[in-house]
Amino acid sequence: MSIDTGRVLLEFDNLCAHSQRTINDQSIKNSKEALKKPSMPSSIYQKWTSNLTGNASLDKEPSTHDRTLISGASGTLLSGQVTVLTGASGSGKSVLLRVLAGLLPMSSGTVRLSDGTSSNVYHDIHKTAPVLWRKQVALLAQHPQLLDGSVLENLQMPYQLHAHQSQIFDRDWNVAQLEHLDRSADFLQQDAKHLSGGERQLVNTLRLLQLSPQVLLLDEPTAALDIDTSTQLVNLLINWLHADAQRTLLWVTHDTKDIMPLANRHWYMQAGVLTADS
Ligand SMILES: Nc1ncnc2c1ncn2[C@@H]1O[C@H](COP(=O)(O)OP(=O)(O)OP(=O)(O)O)[C@@H](O)[C@H]1O
Repeated sequence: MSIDTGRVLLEFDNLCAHSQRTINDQSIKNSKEALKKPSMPSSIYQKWTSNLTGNASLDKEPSTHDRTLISGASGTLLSGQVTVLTGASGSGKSVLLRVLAGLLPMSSGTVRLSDGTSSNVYHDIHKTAPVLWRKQVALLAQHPQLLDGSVLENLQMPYQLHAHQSQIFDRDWNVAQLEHLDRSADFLQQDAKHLSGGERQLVNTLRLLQLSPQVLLLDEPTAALDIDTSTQLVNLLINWLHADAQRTLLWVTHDTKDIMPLANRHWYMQAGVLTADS
């Protein structure tokens, strides 16, 4: 791995995330408060109590949080760098990406994003409109959702959103990327609902890359791909990274053989605790 030389594009500190309080937790709490009311007739009180308690103890105050998903994670993502994040299934890798993307609330901690200039101005996730945050911190999800229509229509779709109205769809750029993936321009006319899982992932990837976010969070981007296409996509993503100095990749994967030789840093997640290789 090479030495860190990049600028900090995104930093997070002491970040914690918990599973959300469930309806049952809240209803038990409400019920407990209701049970305190002295006007409750005793027979109804007892019947209601036995129905409510079941396995849940009313003596115990339900916690506002079920379970710790991320515990005190801190890190920085540097320009021009690939940070690979590995860890066992269920250890919290996707949760971390979703919190950084502003798609899942954190229970404490901070996340800050560079304003994209060389000045040291950073925007706090809590003080930034979600649509503006997600424009710069984009998540490539594990299971892409495509719209009905052609590949071309799917690629054009983001430009109809308010956040990207000032950007212009570049068909030639997309055709050039498809060539790197061994696909001709005809691919643009294919019906999205007939695409394979791997092809859906390719379309989803191009749909995000063309919007040029500063921070790209990749959740197992090659999981649905054959070996050759996987290698092509890795190369395409690395070329995209290096095409602009103000970009960084955080790459979650179980299959490290393609990307690890190209990684600048390696993070590891275990039961919600994030550690970094020195
Ligand atoms: N919104 C949520 N609310 C409650 N629990 C959640 C939520 N999202 C994920 N979890 C739980 O958090 C834990 C970590 O999930 P996560 O998807 O981050 O795992 P992962 O490390 O990405 O696993 P994999 O490698 O299998 O994709 C899991 O136990 C999951 O059930």
